[in-house]
Amino acid sequence: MLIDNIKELFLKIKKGNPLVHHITNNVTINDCANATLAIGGSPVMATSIEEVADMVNLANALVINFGTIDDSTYEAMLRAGKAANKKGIPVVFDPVGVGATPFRTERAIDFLKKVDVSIIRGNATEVFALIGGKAATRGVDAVEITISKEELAKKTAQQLNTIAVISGKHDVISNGEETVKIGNGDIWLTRITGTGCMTASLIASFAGITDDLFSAAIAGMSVMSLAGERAKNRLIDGEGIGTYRVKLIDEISMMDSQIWEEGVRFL
Ligand SMILES: Nc1ncnc2c1ncn2[C@@H]1O[C@H](COP(=O)(O)OP(=O)(O)OP(=O)(O)O)[C@@H](O)[C@H]1O
Ligand SMILES: Cc1ncsc1CCO
Ligand SMILES: [Mg+2]
Repeated sequence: MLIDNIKELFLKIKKGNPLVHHITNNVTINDCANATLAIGGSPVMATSIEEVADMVNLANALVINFGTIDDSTYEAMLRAGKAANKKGIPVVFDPVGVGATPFRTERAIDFLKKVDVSIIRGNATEVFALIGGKAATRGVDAVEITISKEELAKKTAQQLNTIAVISGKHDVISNGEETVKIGNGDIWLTRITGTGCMTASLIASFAGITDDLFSAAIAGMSVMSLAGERAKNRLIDGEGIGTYRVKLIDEISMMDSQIWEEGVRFL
């Protein structure tokens, strides 16, 4: 049932061409735009406080990414988030670097109080910090935490009334009742920047064309991990991470229900 629902999303997304508004970081913004296009969505990145609410009114989903947050961007995020809630479109939140500095952690907690977030997508360290955990993070990369990712995903979903997507060696997605684990992926996905950010874009693209947000979260997460594995297999001698980045976008753009069904590994 779940598999059939997700397979349908691949056709629906190409037809629906969801507009995905991003307020995101200035490191991976271009990768996020291309990942959105590759899966069949249309990206738009607008950050001015003056226009974000109007842009949300045109959009099918909103991505909020804390990667290079500052005070003015944060104000824009709050406005956009509230406009999205009012319109009833899904908000996907990527708490990049949360836990590393008090500024990020405080803003993230404030954001979650003021905006209904449909899906949270982060690495385990970031999500752990969101629910009050403490880990010795140095920045945007994941470090060891003290509870399992399955427990963390379920607890986050229940505590924050959301769908939690935690990426890593295995990816875990939970709506608080059901928890799904994905075994795809490749360590090369951590050797280029933005694969987590792009995952949030993929999830939001799927979330923009269905009410079944749990399936959308699983679809977006598994597409990134499977595309990452396939891109790695396509590298030839002498090709490194620059080529890998390009091949990753190729693989996302070629993903369809058949490739996905044959390649996805639920654990
Ligand atoms: N050790 C690993 N082995 C295989 N795949 C991995 C591993 N760690 C992460 N991945 C994959 O990398 C992708 C991005 O997840 P990751 O947890 O690195 O996100 P992130 O830390 O938010 O990344 P970024 O902040 O750079 O955007 C996912 O598809 C995930 O499955
Ligand atoms: C490296 C980096 N720093 C802030 S955002 C970002 C992109 C990946 O999270
Ligand atoms: Mg990240």
